[in-house]
Amino acid sequence: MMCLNSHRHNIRTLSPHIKKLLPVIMSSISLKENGGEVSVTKNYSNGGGLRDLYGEDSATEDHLITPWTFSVASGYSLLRDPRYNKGLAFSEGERDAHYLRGLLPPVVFNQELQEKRLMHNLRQYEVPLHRYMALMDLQERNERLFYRLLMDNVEELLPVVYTPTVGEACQKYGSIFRRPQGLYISLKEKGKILEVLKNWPEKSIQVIVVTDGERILGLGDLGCQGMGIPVGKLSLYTALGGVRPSSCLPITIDVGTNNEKLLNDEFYIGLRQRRATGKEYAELLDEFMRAVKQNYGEKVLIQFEDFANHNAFDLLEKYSSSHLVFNDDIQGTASVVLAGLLASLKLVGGTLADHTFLFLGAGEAGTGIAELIALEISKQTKAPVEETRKKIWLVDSKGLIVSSRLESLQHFKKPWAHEHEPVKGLLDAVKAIKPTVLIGSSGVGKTFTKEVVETMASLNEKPLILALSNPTSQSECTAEEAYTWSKGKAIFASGSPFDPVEYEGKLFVPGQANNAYIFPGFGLGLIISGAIRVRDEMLLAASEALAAQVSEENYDKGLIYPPFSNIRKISAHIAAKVAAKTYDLGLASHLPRPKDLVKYAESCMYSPGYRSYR
Ligand SMILES: NC(=O)C1=CN([C@@H]2O[C@H](COP(=O)(O)OP(=O)(O)OC[C@H]3O[C@@H](n4cnc5c(N)ncnc54)[C@H](OP(=O)(O)O)[C@@H]3O)[C@@H](O)[C@H]2O)C=CC1
Ligand SMILES: CC(=O)C(=O)O
Ligand SMILES: [Mg+2]
Repeated sequence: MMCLNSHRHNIRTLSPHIKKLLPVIMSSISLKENGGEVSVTKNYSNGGGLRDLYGEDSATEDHLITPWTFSVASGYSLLRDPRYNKGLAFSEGERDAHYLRGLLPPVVFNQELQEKRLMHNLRQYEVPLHRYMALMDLQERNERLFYRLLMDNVEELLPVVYTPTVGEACQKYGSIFRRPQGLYISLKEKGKILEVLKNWPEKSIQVIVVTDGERILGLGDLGCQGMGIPVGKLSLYTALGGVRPSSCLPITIDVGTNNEKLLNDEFYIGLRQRRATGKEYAELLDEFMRAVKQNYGEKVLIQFEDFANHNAFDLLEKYSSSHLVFNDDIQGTASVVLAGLLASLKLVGGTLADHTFLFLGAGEAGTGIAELIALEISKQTKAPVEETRKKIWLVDSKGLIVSSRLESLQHFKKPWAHEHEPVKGLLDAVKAIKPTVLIGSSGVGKTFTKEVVETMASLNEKPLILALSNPTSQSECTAEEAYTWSKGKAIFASGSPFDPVEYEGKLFVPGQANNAYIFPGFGLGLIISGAIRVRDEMLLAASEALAAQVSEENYDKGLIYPPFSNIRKISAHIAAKVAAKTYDLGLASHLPRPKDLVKYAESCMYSPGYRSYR
């Protein structure tokens, strides 16, 4: 026996075919397993060269063989493995031990210098989409460096990997597509979804973010190109919530698209057909949900993202008693807005029950938020939720939701059909309802007009105005409009970020009311407690935890959310409160309950510093 070479290979990446062949291969190679990794020593026989182990040489034309390549992870492939690649940061010793000599220029950079260089380069791009593409390339090249950058420069890079730029990226996903970054499950995979899941190289998945691409931000149906959203959300799970990247799985379910522009786009990457609906849709989703549970177990968190509301509410209801599911647009948004409202009481005074709320938009975000506000007021005042809903009003595309419309309303709007005469437009609704809080969740930009904002300011000393719709192009108004039209009276936050505004010599800093504050910490709380189901009480706990993180210094600037620069600490506190509630409700499976949940959450977080390789 002659030992020619010894290399490392990740056993998790071996295809099922090769795993089946392993016993055969084992007769000629020796494998040493170490924490999922396997060292492979290839043994060659004496006398006559390689054996025809797989029958390839002796096979006839009609004899089937498995076409496989045994790619050995040499130094070169280490440089191309984003999880382990460190680029110029490989030490001298590592370059020797891992066959990297000559594959890298002589210099050794540390991660800090690499970060400085990359940030310098990123800032040269004037077009946000080019920054997005550069960051995606980095994620594909050197995962730890990508997360280091995102964590250390979160306020600068969040608008790139997330809203607003991710919206443009999804619109142009077919043109900018380089490497697949998640799993695509289309109607073609019907009956085979479990097999498709097994093709994903990672086995211990803890969070899945899944979309069917039908309501991507406020940009509508982007079909298969919605993949940018699960990819972006999961990168925040890691950067903001500390969930290990290898535990995260982005999925797009492709049932077609009704977007004519995409159907006629030669670069469109999805199925070129109109959306499947009804039984065909329900069956595919059901097969998916079953396969996920079968493959990853009971405790994998499935986050539904950017489904259209005619499916989103039903999916959440259908699977919330059998799976660990969370709808970010309904529940995450509700939790982040409630947190902002709780915090704003310090600035506007009174209790939540003293306020009157008016929404423009009565879909997932609008009715989700409305319900959580009603639940919180009910919790605080002990009044039944049917009563507390009465101070919350919603306007949809047909006008104010009132009892005379009850029959024709979608089921999620019915609880909001209060007694009132019909009102058509938002301005008239503001005049009729006299809200203290105005929330935009319509997905339609420029709908908070000058008259609307002026009326809010004439009715309130400090009107609270939240323009939640994403991306920036769909925002109900800009920060500048909110401050100038209200003559500096408004407390303002928006779904996508706006720069600070100077008005009459004073600097106004707008907050970002985005579910990105909630879902990473919320998900981490579920994971560390081993939660098996999501309950509304956990969302309320997350809201209260986030509101508690707003400091006096933040309030002094008129902010109702803490800055994102502190997000890891904020996420640890949210995770701890969510986990505590999960234990209290008897829904935690991770026992015994850790004593200090904040410390425990922090200790579980992924850190992107490089590891040293032996
Ligand atoms: N900041 C954040 O964290 C989040 C922001 N969002 C944003 O919220 C927006 C809406 O999302 P979502 O609730 O899921 O969407 P939905 O499609 O579920 O709901 C949209 C609602 O807006 C109404 N609407 C549409 N056009 C108008 C109009 N011109 N005037 C009045 N009402 C109108 C619709 O009315 P009808 O029912 O009559 O059609 C519907 O009730 C998106 O832009 C999304 O990006 C969503 C989640 C989180
Ligand atoms: C933020 C978000 O989830 C949305 O706009 O859909
Ligand atoms: Mg969303």
